[in-house]
Amino acid sequence: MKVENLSSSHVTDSDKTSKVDEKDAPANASPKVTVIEKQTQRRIFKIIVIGDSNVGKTCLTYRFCSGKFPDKTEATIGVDFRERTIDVDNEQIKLQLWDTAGQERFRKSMVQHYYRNVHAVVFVYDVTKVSSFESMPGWIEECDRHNLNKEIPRILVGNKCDMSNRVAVNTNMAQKFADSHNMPLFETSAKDDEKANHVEAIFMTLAHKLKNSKPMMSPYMSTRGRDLSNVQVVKVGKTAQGLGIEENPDNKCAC
Ligand SMILES: Nc1nc2c(ncn2[C@@H]2O[C@H](COP(=O)(O)OP(=O)(O)OP(=O)(O)O)[C@@H](O)[C@H]2O)c(=O)[nH]1
Repeated sequence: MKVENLSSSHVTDSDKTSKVDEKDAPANASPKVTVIEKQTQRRIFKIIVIGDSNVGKTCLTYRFCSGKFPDKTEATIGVDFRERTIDVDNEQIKLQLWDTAGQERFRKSMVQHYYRNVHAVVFVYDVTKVSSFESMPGWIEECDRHNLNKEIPRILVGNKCDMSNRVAVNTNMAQKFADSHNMPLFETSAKDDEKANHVEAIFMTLAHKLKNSKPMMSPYMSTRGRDLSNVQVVKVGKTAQGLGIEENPDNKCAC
């Protein structure tokens, strides 16, 4: 397990302030110290990012959490977590992004965990690969099979727009699909530095929706009530070899 520090802060900040009450303190006695402990809690929202393998889920979440395109990615095994604390209308909220494996064989063991206590879903397809768009109904069905609350915010993201000469998924078609499932469509690129603000805006839009929504489960806790306040970024089983799973050379990333 590899731990990366991409997180900007912890969920619970504890500020201790010491105050000396001089009136009560005899001249030769040590001053009486009153400790005022102020606890502030931040809401944590769990967002799962799903879609076929190689559509750019890791790159999108990395772009949002670290502000850049990763130098190198590998197929996700199980799930990767990334977190970022943001300010939404003067409230600090933490978005916990669950970057899930697109490959079926790397999902099996973790799939139950993805769908527990989810606050929002990001569906990702690759605009240059029609099959990844055609898989979208299957991903929505998977959410339904795991009884995901239909009321939680969902967004559809077409990634890799920088490859403009290879776009194969028509925007109108994608928009119709998004409309029919009552979710907004964003077409973007995790890679294009000029689109960095756009990726930012996508997750900020989601954050606003979350802030104003009334989640079914406490956003102060996550996964089975475990307080994840101190979890930073944890990569679970990043390489196939580490898990004793045979790697598929065809699915190795090109970046
Ligand atoms: N041109 C371009 N390539 C991208 C973009 N986003 C990701 N890629 C590339 O697409 C490949 C797959 O990216 P990942 O982010 O690992 O894809 P993934 O969806 O997380 O894949 P799995 O972990 O297998 O589910 C890598 O080679 C990336 O460099 C993008 O916006 N534009």
